[in-house]
Parts: sequence; structure tokens; C-alpha cells
Amino acid sequence: MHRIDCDVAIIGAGTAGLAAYKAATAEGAHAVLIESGPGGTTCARVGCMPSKALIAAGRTAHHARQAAMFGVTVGDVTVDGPAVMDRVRRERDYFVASVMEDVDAIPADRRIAGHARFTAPGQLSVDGGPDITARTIVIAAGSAPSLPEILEPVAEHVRTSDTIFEIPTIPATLAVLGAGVIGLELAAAFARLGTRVTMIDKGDVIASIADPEAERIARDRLAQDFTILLGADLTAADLVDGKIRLAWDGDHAGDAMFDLVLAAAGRPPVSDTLNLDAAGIDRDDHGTPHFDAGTGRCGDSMVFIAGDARACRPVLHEAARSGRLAGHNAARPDDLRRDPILPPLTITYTDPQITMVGCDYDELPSDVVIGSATFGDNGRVHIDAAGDGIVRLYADHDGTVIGATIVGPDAEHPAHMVALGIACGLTLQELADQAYYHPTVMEVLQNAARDALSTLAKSDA
Ligand SMILES: Cc1cc2nc3c(=O)[nH]c(=O)nc-3n(C[C@H](O)[C@H](O)[C@H](O)COP(=O)(O)OP(=O)(O)OC[C@H]3O[C@@H](n4cnc5c(N)ncnc54)[C@H](O)[C@@H]3O)c2cc1C
Ligand SMILES: NC(=O)c1ccc[n+]([C@@H]2O[C@H](COP(=O)([O-])OP(=O)(O)OC[C@H]3O[C@@H](n4cnc5c(N)ncnc54)[C@H](O)[C@@H]3O)[C@@H](O)[C@H]2O)c1
Repeated sequence: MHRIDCDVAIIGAGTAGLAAYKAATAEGAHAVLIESGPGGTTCARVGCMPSKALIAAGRTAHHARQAAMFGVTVGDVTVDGPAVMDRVRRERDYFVASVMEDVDAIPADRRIAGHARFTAPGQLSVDGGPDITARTIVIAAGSAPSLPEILEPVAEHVRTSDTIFEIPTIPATLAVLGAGVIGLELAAAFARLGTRVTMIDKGDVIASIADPEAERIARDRLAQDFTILLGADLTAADLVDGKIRLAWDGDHAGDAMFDLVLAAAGRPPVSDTLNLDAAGIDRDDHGTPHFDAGTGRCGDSMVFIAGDARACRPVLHEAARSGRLAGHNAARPDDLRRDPILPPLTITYTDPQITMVGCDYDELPSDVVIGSATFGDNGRVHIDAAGDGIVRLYADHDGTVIGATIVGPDAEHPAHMVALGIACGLTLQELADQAYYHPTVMEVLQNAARDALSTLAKSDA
């Protein structure tokens, strides 16, 4: 077995690992990148991109069904399931190929295939590969879908986001376990493609939306397309005549048969497979290393961490950003860079979109000022027959914008503006006084800022 001595060893060639590799080599470090799977990143292969391709198909079917409202005749709308799934996979292949081009450009002796695990601080072994000694190590091993124990007897018939995009056609009936981001996006897409979807979650809210007004609007709207059962725990899962029978308890206790089950019950980091006991780093109760969010460093060790492996903010832009930072700092541990921590931003690509930015509703200060505005009376939304929604804008007592929950058509745009506003320390007055083109959905954000300002004025009076 040959040995490698290097400056930086990076575990995982996903978005975070690739960004770390580029940043470390840009600093002149001898870095190696270890990947246990097929590569291509979670985002491109089984995440952001195939899910958005499926959502795009669902949206197209929906718009086609709505066409008559605009005086446009398209005839009967039918969905060709195999053609939909073929396009999803073609799109996926396009994005994976583009990532693999970048990977292939890395010198072959810097790319190592196999599963890495720690054997001692600064030491890794790779299954079927070399033993590695590295001055610093970056953990960028990502996360993986969990399979609730109750589904184990029918595991063969259960899909996760890792396998759902391989199905040959659109199922007639689908149970989705988990009302988080993955469950909602895929449930909504399949429902618009003609699948009868039942979503089951043991929690009380969808998409972890803490703001009750926003949660109610999002849930009511999505429930028009598929069944949402909250506060429901699965009590049984078995196979009957080739179909999966699920039973659940709670207010809507019942059972039903499904062609397919999608488990979307969370994606914990894969840290338990890395033998972190040997790494010499402190970890929390879930096994995730303690780390400094400003530098990515785990305690005062020579280990850095990035991406979904951190078990917080598991979204693409955070993986890329934290990967760059970890790679740079792993190459320059004597001169650590500290990046500003951006406001958290999440977008769920349902219709309406669900976005949360900055301070979460359940962490707002007691003297918070909240401005609200609805999408339904917005000119652009009306013309486009795009539905309804709400902006809930949060500011502190001196009027500085601190967060928002936005549920509505194209909510991604005002959400980005609020994220920038928070990062720049914008006040409600400054937000309200920006240029808002007419007619755009951005005007709803301006209305929410004005509403919050009038509340602030009343509380000051
Ligand atoms: C269905 C779905 C949809 C999503 N949609 C969005 C979206 O629209 N927008 C968004 O911002 N985010 C989205 N995300 C989240 C986003 O994809 C992730 O946050 C991001 O891809 C994480 O990147 P990463 O580099 O941390 O992990 P990954 O890309 O998963 O990379 C980790 C790599 O490490 C490898 N690895 C693991 N263990 C080892 C080991 N021991 N040795 C060697 N290699 C190892 C793995 O094989 C993997 O290739 C979505 C995720 C899913 C699942
Ligand atoms: N648009 C995006 O940015 C996007 C899209 C998809 C995924 N992602 C990322 O992927 C991560 C993982 O997504 P996810 O949806 O798998 O996880 P999640 O943590 O968002 O949601 C999991 C849901 O499953 C429920 N659940 C857990 N165990 C259950 C059980 N036994 N029975 C019933 N319900 C159960 C939870 O109550 C929760 O509502 C997200 O945190 C997100 O950051 C992002």
C-alpha cells in the first residue's frame, strides 16, 4: 500500500470539497481530494438540479392546464411519465458532466478514489487506496438521507432523494414521509404531474416555518394540490399485493396503499463513517465536530469542516462558501482568514415559494416590529394569475431589518433583497425608499416595509 504525504487532504469531492481543493491549491498547497462515490456532487447528481428539473415539468403541466384562463387553447393536457423522467435525467447528466470536467482537470495523482477515515490526527486511510499523512484535513463529506426504522420492512420499495430520479415513470400514488424542503418540493412536483400524493409528518408545521401566519398560508395553498397530514407518526409499513400499505396515528389516523414511498425525513451528516474518534477533535451529542463558523476550524485542531458535514445551513451557496474558506485556511493555518457570517437564506421551490431569511420567527426579540403585505393585491401577481402569499418582514426596535418569512409567487426575489439588506444593516426606511419597478412582486416587499414603518411610528408615538 503506497503512502501520500501532503499539505491538505480533503474528504469529499462535492461542492464544498471541490471549492476547498481550488482554494488550497490557489495558496500553493499540495492538496489531495478523496471521493468515495461516483462524484459529480449531490447538487448536480441527486439534489438541486434534478429536483428543479422535475419541478419545471410540474410547473409546465400546471401552466398548460391554466392556459384557457388567458384565452389560450392547448387541448387536453397529458403527462408522458417516462418522457418527464428521461428529461430530468438528461438535465442531471448535463450538470454532472460539467462538474466532472472540473474534476478531470485535477491532476490524476491528486484525486483519490475510496472511502476515507481517520486513523490518527493528521492521518487517513482510504479503502483500496493509500494511507495519507496531511498537515491539515478538510472534512467535506456531506450528508445522506435517513431511512426511518419503521420503513425498513419495505425498504426495497422506498425511495429517497438519492434514488427517486431513477424511477421509470410518474407513480399513480405516492406517500411522502417528511414535510421538509425535499418532501414538499418533490410532493408538489409529482402532484402537478398527476400523482395522488399523501404527505405524512410527525411535526406540526411544514418546511419548519415558525411564523404561524406564513405557515398557514403556505400549507393551505399546497394542500389544494396534495394531502398533508401533520402530527402523524407511522405505525406500520408492509407490503400487500405488490403495494405498500402505510398506517399512521394522530388526528387523521388511517391507512392507505401506495405505489411508491419517498422518505424525506432529513439528511444527517455522514460523520459516523469517518472514525472521528481518531481525529482528536471535540464533537457534539450528534457526533458533529465543534467548529468556528468564521474560520471553519474544528477547535484548535488542524481539521477544518465545510458544507453539509457541518450539520447547519445545508444549502448549496453555504457549501461553496464554507468550502472556499476551509480550503484557504487549511492551506494557511498560520494565517487564518475569518469570513463574515451571512444571514441564513432558504428557498423552497414550491408554488408558492417559501423563503426564510435572517432571524427566524421563533428567535425574534420581544420588541420586534413586524410588517405584513399580501401578494394577492399586487398588480403583477394579479395579471399573471400567480396566486397569493404574504411577506412578513421583521425589524428590531430601532427599525433595522433583521429577517423575513416570505411565502408567495417568485418569493426568491424579495428574499434576496432582504438578505442583502440585512447584510448591509439596512433600516425599514431605507428598504422602503429603494427603487421598486412597477409592476413587479418586489412591490409587496415595499408594502411590508411601509406597514412595519407605520407600526413603528405608532409604537414611538
Ligand atoms: C433533493 C435535494 C435538493 C436540493 N436542492 C437544493 C437547492 O435547490 N438549493 C440549495 O441551495 N441546496 C439544495 N440542496 C442542498 C445541497 O445540494 C447541499 O447543501 C450541497 O450539495 C452540499 O454539498 P457538500 O459538498 O457539503 O456535500 P456533497 O455534494 O454531498 O459532497 C460530499 C461528498 O463526500 C463524499 N464522501 C462522503 N464520505 C466520504 C468519505 N468517507 N471518503 C471520501 N468521500 C466521502 C460523498 O460521496 C460526496 O460526493 C438540495 C439537496 C437535495 C438532496
Ligand atoms: N430548495 C432547497 O434549498 C433545498 C431543497 C431540498 C433540500 N435542501 C436541503 O436538504 C436538507 C434536508 O431536507 P429534508 O427535507 O430531508 O429534511 P428537513 O429536515 O428539512 O425535513 C425533514 C422532515 O421530516 C420530518 N420527519 C423526520 N422523521 C420523521 C418520521 N419518522 N416520520 C414523519 N416525519 C418525519 C421532520 O418533522 C421534518 O419536517 C434541508 O435541510 C435543506 O437544507 C434544500
